[in-house]
Amino acid sequence: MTEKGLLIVLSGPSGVGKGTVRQAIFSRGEREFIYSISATTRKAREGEVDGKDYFFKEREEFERMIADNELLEYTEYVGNYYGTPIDYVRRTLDTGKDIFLEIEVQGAMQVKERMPEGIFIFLTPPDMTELESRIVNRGTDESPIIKQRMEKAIEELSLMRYYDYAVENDTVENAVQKVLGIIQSEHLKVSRILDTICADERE
Ligand SMILES: Nc1nc2c(ncn2[C@@H]2O[C@H](COP(=O)(O)OP(=O)(O)O)[C@@H](O)[C@H]2O)c(=O)[nH]1
Ligand SMILES: Nc1ncnc2c1ncn2[C@@H]1O[C@H](COP(=O)(O)OP(=O)(O)O)[C@@H](O)[C@H]1O
Repeated sequence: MTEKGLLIVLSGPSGVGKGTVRQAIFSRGEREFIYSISATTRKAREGEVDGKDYFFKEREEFERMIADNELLEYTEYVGNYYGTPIDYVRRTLDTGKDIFLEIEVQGAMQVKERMPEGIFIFLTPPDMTELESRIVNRGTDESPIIKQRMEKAIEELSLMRYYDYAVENDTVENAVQKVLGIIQSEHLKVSRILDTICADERE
């Protein structure tokens, strides 16, 4: 029996380091992961590439995708739509590869409803002062947006209990090791279950 890929959801407040940790995991090359590229109506930041970081959409186009059921989940976050194209997720899982979704909590809860077999990981900051300084130092957001993102962070942290795992991003290396450890042990669980099913079928 071929093992289906794992759906891995990584959430956490803006600026906690999701992108940084994910990129470090991908470049480690220990497993092959596929990144689920989201659609968004947010404007591209300097250096972001359409079709690589996000699919950048106008609002009308995004609303058409919602109407046509093209999204596994979507949400409005600080004034913009964000959503996960469903087709790519399904096709990746069918090929046996793991897919990585880096999404906020409301969307993650929708995924949990539809795909409860997913692995839900929440990345936490060491503290709120460190979180704010990471957003400020990143230098991509104006101060009213930073304030909104910090308010949103408090709301998001209160939903952490719905996740399977919480991982502190104190250093990138520690966070990468912990996330890879979780994925490794989830794969072992699936393999053991498949072994039991195969043994039952042989009897
Ligand atoms: N629900 C949902 N959230 C998303 C999606 N793509 C990105 N996000 C989240 O939307 C939030 C804002 O993303 P972004 O504007 O890129 O800011 P950043 O994560 O702070 O760099 C972050 O929490 C992302 O993880 C998606 O497809 N669905
Ligand atoms: N463990 C860490 N220690 C210190 N700075 C970090 C750490 N992880 C990420 N950062 C920095 O914090 C900022 C926000 O990280 P980013 O990956 O963009 O966060 P997110 O994707 O969660 O919004 C970036 O400038 C990044 O270099």
